[in-house]
Amino acid sequence: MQHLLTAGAQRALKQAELIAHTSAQTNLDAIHLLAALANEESRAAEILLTHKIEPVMILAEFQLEIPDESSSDAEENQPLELSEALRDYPALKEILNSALEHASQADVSTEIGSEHLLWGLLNVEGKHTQWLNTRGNLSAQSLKQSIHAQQHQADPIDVDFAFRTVPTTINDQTHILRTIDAAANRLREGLRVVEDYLRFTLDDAHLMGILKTTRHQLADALKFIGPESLIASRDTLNDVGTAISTTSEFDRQTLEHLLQANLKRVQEATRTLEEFSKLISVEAASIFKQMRYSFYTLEKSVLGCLNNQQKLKDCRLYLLVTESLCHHGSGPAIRESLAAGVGIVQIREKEMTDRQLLEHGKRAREWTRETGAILIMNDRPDLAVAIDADGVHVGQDELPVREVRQIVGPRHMIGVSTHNIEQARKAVLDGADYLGVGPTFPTTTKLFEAHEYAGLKFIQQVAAEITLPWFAIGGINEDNLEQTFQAGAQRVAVSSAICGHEQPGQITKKLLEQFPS
Ligand SMILES: Cc1ncc(COP(=O)(O)OP(=O)(O)O)c(N)n1
Ligand SMILES: Cc1nc(C(=O)O)sc1CCOP(=O)(O)O
Ligand SMILES: [Mg+2]
Repeated sequence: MQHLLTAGAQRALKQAELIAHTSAQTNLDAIHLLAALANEESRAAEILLTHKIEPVMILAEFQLEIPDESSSDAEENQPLELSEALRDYPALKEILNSALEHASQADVSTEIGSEHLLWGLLNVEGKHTQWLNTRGNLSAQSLKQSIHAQQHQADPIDVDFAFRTVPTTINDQTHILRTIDAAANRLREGLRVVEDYLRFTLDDAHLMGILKTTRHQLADALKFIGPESLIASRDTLNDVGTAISTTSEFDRQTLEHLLQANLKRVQEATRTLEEFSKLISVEAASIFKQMRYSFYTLEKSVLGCLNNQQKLKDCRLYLLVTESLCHHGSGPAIRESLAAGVGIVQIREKEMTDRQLLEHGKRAREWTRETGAILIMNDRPDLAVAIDADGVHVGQDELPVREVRQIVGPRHMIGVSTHNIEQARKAVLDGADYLGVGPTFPTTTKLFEAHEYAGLKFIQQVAAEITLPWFAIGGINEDNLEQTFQAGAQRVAVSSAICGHEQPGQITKKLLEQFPS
């Protein structure tokens, strides 16, 4: 019996190969296929989106790049048989066989589609399975339910194996293409403004990279529509819209206002593209939908950078306080360092009972209020709320930002510890308000294996691409502070350097004097 792959599934396989190649990862494997499915395909991508997994997250997590050339030129109408796919992509054999198994279980005989490939991916153990599970709560079982739910929905965007042909008239086609052409131009223009802002004002290489990915997506989506027919249907002279300009179009009071207006513009343009493309190409519509989600994430990340830069503008020295490390108890350490100019304090207690933490936290809250400093509770979102702290700090093994946000609400800050550049990029997209970046130097405050020291190299990497406020941490003291600044840090977090000092106020002053003005 013949088992054919849908056009969408074929494109994903080709795209996976290109991604592996572009990312300089010679061996094709499951993560490349996952990135391709998220980036290219309608059905699998739709499912991933319902689990809040966007292509940019996969690229950031697994350090992948989307190739400039697209696989969408693949001979779309040439059916590909499973045996040929197994021959062409031997590294994905297990996934393909598992995909077949799932496709064969359908009520009616069906081709192997992108959603079956996703099922195959989830059935083959690897770092992607664990990531999909923790990041999107997506497992083989939950996918089975999603596919089942989709098969019983009428929304045509979810169908990638039956290309939808809508009987529009030639006239309708022209109107649709004109609209798409105009929206694509609006999108490009808006993107350019946002890109220039990210480049010249925010100077954020990471977020610029995400914008670049959306440019590739736009090019890919338009290939499904046909760039020549778009140009052919353009009629600028008779476009009434070109003569209309609203006063709000010229009303830009600040750079941030300008940025927000253009972020909105790209979101609106993508929505138009998504809606009108549904009448022509489900693939294009699906890519536009993914782009729209990426713009929401980007907007949130850019605005998060700006807001938090503002909130933390006077917080360059961060003190982590642990009672057992303090010479004269944590009270004097907190009060003296606050008086000497510390702008942000973290309660980091591992031994206290909840009751003790609550009392201790409330006292620290009063002291920090007196000097206008920020108070953060380590590890415990619930106690952060209970003591009315300004935020909570979580590590890589603790609750993810999304879950913490559900507990603390929108007004509390969430700090995230990061130990490599992928974690830092991800934390930015997840919506962290600031990052801890380390460990930089050997420390006895927390146990790390030798290989876990990220060192000054990590500081340099973060300095080169991340503008969300971040604090270098780990073994920083008056002797190596200068080196830390040289590597690009602007903010620093310390514990033993202040807590373990006989005169916490004096050492705080000494450290602050070393900060570049
Ligand atoms: C500012 C800052 N950065 C990093 C950490 C470390 O957090 P985590 O990895 O969760 O370790 P613990 O501090 O909980 O032992 C931090 N607390 N603060
Ligand atoms: C708690 C902690 N987290 C780190 C990280 O890299 O995530 S380093 C660290 C210890 C910070 O204390 P000190 O200034 O005494 O070295
Ligand atoms: Mg922690």
